[in-house]
Amino acid sequence: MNVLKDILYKVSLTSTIGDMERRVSDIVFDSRKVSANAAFVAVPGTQVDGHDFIQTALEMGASTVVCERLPEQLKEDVTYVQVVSSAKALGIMASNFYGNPSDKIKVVAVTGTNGKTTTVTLLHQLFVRMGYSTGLLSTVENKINEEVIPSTHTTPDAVSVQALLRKMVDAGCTHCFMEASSHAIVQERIAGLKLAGAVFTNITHDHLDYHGTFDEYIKAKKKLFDELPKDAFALVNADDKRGMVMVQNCKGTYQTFGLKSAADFKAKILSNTLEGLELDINGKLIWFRMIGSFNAYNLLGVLGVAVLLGEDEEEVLRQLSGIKGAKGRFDRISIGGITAIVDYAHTPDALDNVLKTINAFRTGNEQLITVVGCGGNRDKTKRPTMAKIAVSESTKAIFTSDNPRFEEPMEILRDMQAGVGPSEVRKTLTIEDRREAIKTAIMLSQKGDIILIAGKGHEDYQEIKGVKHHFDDAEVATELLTQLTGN
Ligand SMILES: CC(=O)N[C@H]1[C@@H](OP(=O)(O)OP(=O)(O)OC[C@H]2O[C@@H](n3ccc(=O)[nH]c3=O)[C@H](O)[C@@H]2O)O[C@H](CO)[C@@H](O)[C@@H]1O[C@H](C)C(=O)N[C@@H](C)C(=O)N[C@H](CCC(=O)O)C(=O)O
Ligand SMILES: Nc1ncnc2c1ncn2[C@@H]1O[C@H](COP(=O)(O)OP(=O)(O)OP(=O)(O)O)[C@@H](O)[C@H]1O
Ligand SMILES: N[C@H](CCC[C@H](N)C(=O)O)C(=O)O
Ligand SMILES: [Mg+2]
Repeated sequence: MNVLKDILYKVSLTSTIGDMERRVSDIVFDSRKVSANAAFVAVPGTQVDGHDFIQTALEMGASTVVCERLPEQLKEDVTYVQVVSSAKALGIMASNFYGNPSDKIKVVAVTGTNGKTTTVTLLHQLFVRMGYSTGLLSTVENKINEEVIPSTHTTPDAVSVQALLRKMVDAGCTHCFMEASSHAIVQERIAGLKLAGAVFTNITHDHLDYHGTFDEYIKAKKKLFDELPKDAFALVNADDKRGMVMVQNCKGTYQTFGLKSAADFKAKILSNTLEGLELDINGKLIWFRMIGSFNAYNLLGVLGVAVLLGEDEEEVLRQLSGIKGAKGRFDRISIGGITAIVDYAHTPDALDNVLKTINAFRTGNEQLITVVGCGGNRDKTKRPTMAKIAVSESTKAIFTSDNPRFEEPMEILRDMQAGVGPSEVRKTLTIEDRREAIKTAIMLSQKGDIILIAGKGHEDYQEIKGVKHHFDDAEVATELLTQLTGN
């Protein structure tokens, strides 16, 4: 139980009605989850407006309502708190409710279109190896040291962020590495969070369905850096043309990383093979188990964060050298002479990077067959671009379903097909069923060939009309490769 007026510390209030000394049992933004004496925070959403559920929340036992617009009829035994932004209030209230855990742990947030999960996963593994009790909030999983807490979002909702940080502090964690998605930044899921630092990996085409325009998408990411406190650091990719845009209004100090431009953390790629990367960092030659030049950026981001957090550069490089990336990122399965690569590339830039990386390793006439789909109820404009990239960088492309969600799979596939020019259509097949698509890719392959299965990476489900069916690209590829190659 917490006193309401304390929970509202630092929230921008418009007006209050009723008892501010009231004890609050929980902070809830979903009327369906309200329990007795909870504070219900009404947040306007993309589907519905939380203000329409105030009555339901009261019937479920809420004794405090936090909202931007007061209801017409007020109940006597309820406290009403009118705020400027409910979403922002929710984050600040949750932080106060959980005892402001981010004051007691160094939290570093990573944003960017691609590379967030890879960067935070490497950082988490690195800091655990270096002896720190460390937390992780990521697309793949949330973690307190090695304890896994399943993840539902790239960045959890505002209340879960604070509750998870509280658990981390209670478990003795000194650091937490987290992803900050553009959705989360706009929706204020990290309001109330005190950051020790923030990282910008890159920005390319994605999420235009949500942000509307690329400029708005850039603004969403920049907001993370605009709101950094003075004593925090920003670390940005100097080779991305929006890197410096991110820190234009940053109150904290900033540093850069890159392979091409002048940067504080700079590397040169000496070798780039299917076994890993050899980098020259300040004259030191270091080998890493990560594949593809895009991972050199992720490694530099990780190095920069560790050094900015006060770690010794040589020790960091020594430890980092032995670390593997996140699940579902360039996972290789070689059976019967055929190699399948499962990768989470679900944006045009990621797909282009991963295909170019594989192509650079091709030595002879081996085929590269790409199995790829695009998610439903997500940015439609990336579909033809992803299809075009898949076709131009592969011997053959098989278009299939990703997570169709509430869309018709064949309509998504038609959007993809529209990106393929008449001369390249013969290089494509469209097979709606993902398992059949993977099977066909294997049947079309011979020894030495490579199959890229893109888009779902670590996901162990396929979401169709609101139901998540078990589906794991690596599992299916292993099973079918074994069966079809007789190994
Ligand atoms: C588009 C989007 O981001 N939606 C997120 C948002 O929900 P919303 O604004 O649509 O909510 P809504 O359904 O309109 O409801 C508005 C409010 O009314 C409340 N409500 C609703 C119904 C009811 O009966 N009672 C009630 O009180 C809701 O709890 C909510 O507070 O806020 C919710 C709570 O935090 C999120 O769960 C939800 O994520 C949805 C499920 C989602 O799929 N989000 C994806 C796109 C997402 O967030 N992805 C990013 C990663 C993207 C990337 O970088 O690749 C992520 O961070 O995971
Ligand atoms: N620095 C990078 N630049 C470009 N592409 C990258 C980079 N790092 C990884 N990728 C590609 O993007 C895919 C997704 O990487 P990762 O999961 O690290 O990104 P993310 O930003 O966490 O994605 P999400 O927004 O879905 O959480 C990888 O599977 C790989 O193909
Ligand atoms: N965080 C991303 C994940 C996309 C993964 C891809 N498999 C898809 O379903 O589109 C999103 O929610 O847009
Ligand atoms: Mg991620």
